[in-house]
Amino acid sequence: MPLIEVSGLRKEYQGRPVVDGVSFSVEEGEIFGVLGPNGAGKTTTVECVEGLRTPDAGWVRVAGLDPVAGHDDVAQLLGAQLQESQLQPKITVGEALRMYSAFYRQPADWRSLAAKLGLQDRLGVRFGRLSGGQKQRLFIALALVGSPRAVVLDELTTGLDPRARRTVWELVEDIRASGVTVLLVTHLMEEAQRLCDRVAVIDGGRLAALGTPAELISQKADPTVIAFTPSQPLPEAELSALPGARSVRTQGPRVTLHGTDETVDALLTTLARRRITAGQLRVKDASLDDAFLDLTGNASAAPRTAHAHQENLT
Ligand SMILES: Nc1ncnc2c1ncn2[C@@H]1O[C@H](COP(=O)(O)OP(=O)(O)OP(=O)(O)O)[C@@H](O)[C@H]1O
Repeated sequence: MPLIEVSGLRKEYQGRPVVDGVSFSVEEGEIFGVLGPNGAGKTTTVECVEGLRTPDAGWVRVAGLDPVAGHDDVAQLLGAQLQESQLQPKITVGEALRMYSAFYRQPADWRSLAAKLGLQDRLGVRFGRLSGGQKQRLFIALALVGSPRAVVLDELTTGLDPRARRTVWELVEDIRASGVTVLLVTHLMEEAQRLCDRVAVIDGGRLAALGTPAELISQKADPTVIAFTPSQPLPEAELSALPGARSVRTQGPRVTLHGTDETVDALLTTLARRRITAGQLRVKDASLDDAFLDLTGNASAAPRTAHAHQENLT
């Protein structure tokens, strides 16, 4: 049985549906990503999972429990990341961990949790004096202090510098390795591609895609983009006929070819046979970013296409 199930979820604000028929399930031990543009309905969805909001239609189960009716039991097995405003600036790291551990039936040892998260020498420091990365590590510790089976982490690394972000990513991987299921809300595609086993993409309140990052990339984006400047002109028809080639575009002397690994191999063979050199050859694998841009934007204010995004290769 999945640990978290969301079925036909609908939530309206002032009669306007902001989540509309969203369904997915999260298996025990996964890192499951909820992705989508700003205002897509991600936070509303996970707040329904946490029992903080009541669905207008559809249902949610966490370990078989209704998060609204069974709020106290669900709170014991689902750790949630606090928002910054929920902690007093004057509370120390140690006080916060001790206080929150008292809410749970089977709390973790908060001192060793603090050590695992690199906060052991911050225990006496006030929350308001922590760096952004330290605050996020404290929020992770507070989400884990009740020894939950699953944690909800909502835009955990927004605003962190690249090094702090990587540290937090490693901590999220450690959480999964310890057997805790992670429901991760993010709009950072690099984060989702690195961490998530599966993702749900929400756009305009509806489910736009569900699958592993690799599945979404292969379904939605051209897997490989090849750009080069040939030393002599090449007939477009010959390039279009290369195995796996999906499209060819020539802009002045520059050629951009969308295809697969097979296309790259065949292109190199063709170029060698014709004794043509490929100037400024660039080969890029499609990323979840490309798939995301292809999948979303129908409902958002600023649509962009995967091809428009890939043009920066040329
Ligand atoms: N309490 C509320 N009352 C009215 N509208 C709300 C409320 N909370 C959220 N909304 C609206 O619902 C929509 C979805 O919001 P939500 O926070 O779930 O999106 P999100 O995908 O998490 O966005 P972001 O990435 O910007 O955080 C938005 O248009 C938002 O303005």
